Amino acid sequence: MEPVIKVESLTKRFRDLTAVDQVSFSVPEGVCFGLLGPNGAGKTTTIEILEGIQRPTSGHVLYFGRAMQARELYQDIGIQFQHTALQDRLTVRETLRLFQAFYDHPLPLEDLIALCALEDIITRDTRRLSGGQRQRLLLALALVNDPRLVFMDEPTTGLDPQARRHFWALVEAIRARGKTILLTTHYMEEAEHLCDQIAIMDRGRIIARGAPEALLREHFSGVMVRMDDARVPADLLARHAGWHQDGQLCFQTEQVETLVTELIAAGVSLHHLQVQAPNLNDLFLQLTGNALRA
Ligand SMILES: Nc1ncnc2c1ncn2[C@@H]1O[C@H](COP(=O)(O)OP(=O)(O)OP(=O)(O)O)[C@@H](O)[C@H]1O
Repeated sequence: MEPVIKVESLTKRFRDLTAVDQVSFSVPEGVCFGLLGPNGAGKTTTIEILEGIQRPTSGHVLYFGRAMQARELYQDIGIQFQHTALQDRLTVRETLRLFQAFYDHPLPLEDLIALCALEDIITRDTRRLSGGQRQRLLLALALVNDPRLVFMDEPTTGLDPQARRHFWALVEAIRARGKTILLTTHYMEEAEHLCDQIAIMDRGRIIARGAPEALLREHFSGVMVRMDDARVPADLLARHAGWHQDGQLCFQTEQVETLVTELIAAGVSLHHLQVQAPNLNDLFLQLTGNALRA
């Protein structure tokens, strides 16, 4: 089956800055695909080229197996922008109705309300929405034309953890309806939670691509052990390849029992010791030497 999006050697230059550098990937139907990376990595520029908002300096994008002009493309896609100016003095219901009027076959209002959990705020003036409520409305606007492909640019940036989790549940429900989703995020938890496949971007380039669990399996064995920075005998540190990072002592090991036994024998305090599975932040750190959130 043709991928929903196929991106080939996409490059975007702004004067002497290469914001997107030879980026290639494809997104199969029904998948939630994430572009993950720190601020300035090139995620927004990439997604805006795919949305037909920016033109690439070079490279190609195929949708459903063919090149498409913006007008034709907009029948099949929905976009949740990072920032959207809403018409003043309209309620949530009036705003949905306004957007419905742009399409020949919009989704029924009741479906949009149920899909995006808008029941409680349907009569509210859009200027009075909280951050999470506003994002739910923007998601509903992206779904008005019942698109096959939905773009979301950093949809949960600035939301509190509860609103973020609520939004994740809506995204999962939309994917369960067979939609293909392409989102950008700089939250590794979001990518791990929502995305079937990810491309990790840094400085305009894709530095890793695949299913989050598969990528982690490929790059790590064992677990991460972190503890308060402490004086550890040099031979123990070397034997277990430990390193100091952000005021902590870290190990990646398949022999956690041996490590802990040796630390205790060396009289090292195990205060705040944590044993965790490696995550995408660890992967980004390993690939670039920088933390994802830096
Ligand atoms: N219109 C523009 N003119 C000049 N430089 C730009 C323009 N748009 C983006 N850039 C630069 O391109 C690089 C990539 O920006 P982009 O917004 O795509 O990154 P991002 O990964 O989406 O970051 P963020 O999470 O902060 O939105 C940055 O260095 C940015 O300053």
